[in-house]
Amino acid sequence: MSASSPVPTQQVSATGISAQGRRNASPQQVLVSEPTTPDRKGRGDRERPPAEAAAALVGVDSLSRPSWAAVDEQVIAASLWTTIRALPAGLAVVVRLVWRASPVLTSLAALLQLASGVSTALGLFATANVFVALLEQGPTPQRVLASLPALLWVLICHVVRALLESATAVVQGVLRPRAEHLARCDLHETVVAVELAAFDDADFDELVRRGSGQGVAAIGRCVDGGADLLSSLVVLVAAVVTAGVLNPWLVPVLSLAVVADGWAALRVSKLRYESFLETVTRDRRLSIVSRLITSRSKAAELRAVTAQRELVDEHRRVGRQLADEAVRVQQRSTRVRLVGRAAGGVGTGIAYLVLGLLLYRGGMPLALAGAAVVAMRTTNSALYSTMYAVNRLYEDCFYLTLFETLLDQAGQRQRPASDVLAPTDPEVIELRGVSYTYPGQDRPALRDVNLTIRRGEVIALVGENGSGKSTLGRLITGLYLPSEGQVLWDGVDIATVDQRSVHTQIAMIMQEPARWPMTATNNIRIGRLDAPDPTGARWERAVHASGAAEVISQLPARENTMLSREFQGGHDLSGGQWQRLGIARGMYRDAAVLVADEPTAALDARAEHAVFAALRAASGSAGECGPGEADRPTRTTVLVTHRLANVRQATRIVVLDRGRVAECGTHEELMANQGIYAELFALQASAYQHLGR
Ligand SMILES: Nc1ncnc2c1ncn2[C@@H]1O[C@H](COP(=O)(O)OP(=O)(O)OP(=O)(O)O)[C@@H](O)[C@H]1O
Repeated sequence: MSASSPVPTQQVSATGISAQGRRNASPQQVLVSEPTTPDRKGRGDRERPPAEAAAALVGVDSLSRPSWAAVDEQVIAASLWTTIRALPAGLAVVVRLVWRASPVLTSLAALLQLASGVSTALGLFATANVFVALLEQGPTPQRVLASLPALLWVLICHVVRALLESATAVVQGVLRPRAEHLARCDLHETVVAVELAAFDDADFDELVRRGSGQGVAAIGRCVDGGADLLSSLVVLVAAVVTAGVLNPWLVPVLSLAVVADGWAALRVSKLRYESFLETVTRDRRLSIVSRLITSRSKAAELRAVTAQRELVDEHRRVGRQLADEAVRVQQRSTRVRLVGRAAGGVGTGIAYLVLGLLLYRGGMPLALAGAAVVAMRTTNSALYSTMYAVNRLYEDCFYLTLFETLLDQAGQRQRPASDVLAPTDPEVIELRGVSYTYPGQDRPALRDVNLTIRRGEVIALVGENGSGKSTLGRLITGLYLPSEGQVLWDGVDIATVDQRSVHTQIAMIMQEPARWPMTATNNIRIGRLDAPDPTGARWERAVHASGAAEVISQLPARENTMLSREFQGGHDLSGGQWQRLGIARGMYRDAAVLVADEPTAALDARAEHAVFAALRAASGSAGECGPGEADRPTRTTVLVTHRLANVRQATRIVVLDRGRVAECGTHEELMANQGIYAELFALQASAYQHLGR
């Protein structure tokens, strides 16, 4: 449908299609853009109104907030005081990190901050003494001379403070990156151990992105914020003590000036975080759309489907909504700050009024007035710095919760550790009543599957698209755990054993193999980094059996060619060439259980034939990629494929239909059965017969 297709107006609300409309709309209606005249020459972009009335092209407009945001909403809903009380807990996370980074430097940083605060306090006392000496009765030269010792102290305190602050900056400069680095390491350690199924959950996926981005960044800021808070608190205590010694009334009055401004600052932080939660899903859509527009992998198809304009409009539309939201938050923040400033100004005025009254009524000698003003100003600025530090920490602690939530959720999504190891080279793999439902889905992708596979067998999984073949392959190899039922290796439920002991024994050849940004040789060796191949014999066998040798021989630097355009001088491969490397990787892994998921979908006929022959041979007898090294079969092979000509020689063929095992048997048995397999086989065979005529 073109961008100018009419939109059923009753179904389109100001922000897109209404919920009712969306339910009733056909896919074409949902995908339609705003009714504008297409500009084939690419002119007039600026004249086109932003596509505000368009429905979502990428994602949907009514994306619900991620589940982890619910926790943050509770934090937002908590009172200001409750949240401030929670600050120490947030700070504790950061203190633990910096302590782990270096206990010595952490202690040193704390000592330096304290010393710097103390030197400021001493400087303040000395300044007060200078004023006392200057405002005493007596001849001016005498007063000036009397003030010199205090003045010298002021100077010394300033110099010491400057030195201490520089030293603190150096120590903090070391601690901050180390703490961030540790946080990232913790995060990677935890996330890498997460169950594969967790990545099928979009909420978790987003949490990983936010936690590792904004969450980790907040840690660095909290290190600085915590240090600032400590030093400003020391100065504040000193200033308050000085002011309190001069006259106890000055302290509560001074607080008036700052409390209002502090409240405003904290309120603004809350507003900003509320807005972050409000826009989190739209922000995600915006970055996805931006990636689609700018990514290399989509560049060709984007141009071929001529959807550039629609995507740019989509970006403009969502971006505009986010910009509007940012303006709204900014305006509200400005109002709140204005109220805070005004109230703060009134508070400061009252403080000076009280000072005036004290002097007027003789509650304080005039000689102390100068010292009182200095103490008041210092208290004031210390209170502001403390408030500012608390405010920064307050806001950063919100983002810190993203990091903590991620660690927490990632921890929960790991398989419980087990001391039991999976049987080595399983003789029999048995699936008993296995069902599997993907996270967030209502309907199971697989239902009540019962299947027994013996070592040495080549089992072919066939069936229509979406019938559950790949899912079954991942269950057999323990990459997914069944929602119901059991997968047993030699009678041991693999859900109960150490998952690494299962995974080390499996190899997956994927339909779309990973394109590792590595050299060609490492693209294959990553298949088994933990088993040395000193002579390179395993590597040689794998590349020849898979047809990767031919690909490598054509590369500019052969096996040392960098296969990623992200690196300078990097090289890219065709889909089929990448697939050959993926097959080589699976063969190089030399595992007891091999699942090949559409391994030859992108291969030419000759390569396909060779690969299937190699896979069958590798399964039939011992040896890494070829027959003849021993008599006992070493491998169980599961082959997912739509090319039925290649499954004729499989030991057994399992036909899946909408998540259930519909048929199971040899080629001859299934042909005689005249069921789904026979129908599919006849269809494919007839296509070739017609061509042959
Ligand atoms: N990550 C996922 N999240 C939710 N549902 C999924 C996911 N992956 C697959 N499915 C659904 O599970 C069902 C089985 O998918 P599966 O990939 O196993 O099918 P398949 O038989 O391998 O398909 P094909 O032949 O197209 O590769 C399908 O209905 C699919 O939509």
